[in-house]
Amino acid sequence: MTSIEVQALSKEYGRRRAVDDLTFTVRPGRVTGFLGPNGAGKSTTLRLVLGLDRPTSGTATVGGRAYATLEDPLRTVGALLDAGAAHGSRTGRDHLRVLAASNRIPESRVDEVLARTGLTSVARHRVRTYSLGMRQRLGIAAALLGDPEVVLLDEPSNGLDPEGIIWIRELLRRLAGEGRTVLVSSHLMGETATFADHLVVLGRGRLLADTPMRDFISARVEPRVRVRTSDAEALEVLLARHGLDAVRHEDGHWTVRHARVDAVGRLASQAGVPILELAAEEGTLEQAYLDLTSQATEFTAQPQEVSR
Ligand SMILES: Nc1ncnc2c1ncn2[C@@H]1O[C@H](COP(=O)(O)OP(=O)(O)OP(=O)(O)O)[C@@H](O)[C@H]1O
Repeated sequence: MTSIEVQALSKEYGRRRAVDDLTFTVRPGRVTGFLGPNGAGKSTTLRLVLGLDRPTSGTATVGGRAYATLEDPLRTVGALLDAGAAHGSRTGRDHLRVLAASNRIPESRVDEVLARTGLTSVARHRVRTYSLGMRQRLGIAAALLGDPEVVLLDEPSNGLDPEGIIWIRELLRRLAGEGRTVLVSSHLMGETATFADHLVVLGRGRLLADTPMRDFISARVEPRVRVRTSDAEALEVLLARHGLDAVRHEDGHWTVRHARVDAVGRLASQAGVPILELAAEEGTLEQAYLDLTSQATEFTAQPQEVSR
């Protein structure tokens, strides 16, 4: 199968270095989330992979070849960069038919991708009548037209309603399950956590992380336990006796920091402290991401950029 290889890649616009000596590989069979604050260099990297811009130095290749040298590029790489790219006066179906014809893709694929993206009922409507979510689906249909092994999507959840967001999540999982290489940029941490297996994180054009998502979170977010009891005093004494750092919340539950759920459960059981609720609090991708980006001081002035 086909990987994306980025090797010592840099891109300067005048004196601004948008991408700075990046090296990473995006592998098949998993969804790689591509994260970073606004201006971190994600779109520039995607454009360099797609041959839409020239690197200042370094290389970006797909299956070992520069995009421009691929014989049937749409059959190798499908991309959604800008959902506004379709011509408004064409119908969705015609937009895809033109793309198919100019890329030697059989016309039968058009109806297949319309069905796969839930657009069959509006396929004969003009694109200018489409909602943002429908345009987004049309962009994804175009990306899938050539049945590519590599799929690059820039903010695919943008404009989708809750049903559409679940749909894109399942689609991404399925594409990876089919063995494709799937790279998805997003600012939505909660969303990315639902579909990504692996993360590549950029900051100011540099690589900040290239790691499995689970490891990314567990390396940065402390394990915590949520516990509720009918005997707060006994629990407090017990936790303090074992040197456990616990905070009581207004609704009566406690958070025990740096602790594992089985250890807290065992202590409570041995001490006969009645437990009403006991659960491990999983660290979230958002917490881990904020932790990483707040360490890099240059991001602290831009907190709004992570929750867009
Ligand atoms: N064509 C261009 N000319 C000049 N500067 C550019 C150009 N394209 C990007 N830049 C600059 O390069 C930097 C990286 O931008 P890029 O769009 O790649 O970031 P991004 O991570 O995709 O951000 P966002 O999350 O906002 O989409 C920014 O400072 C941007 O202003």
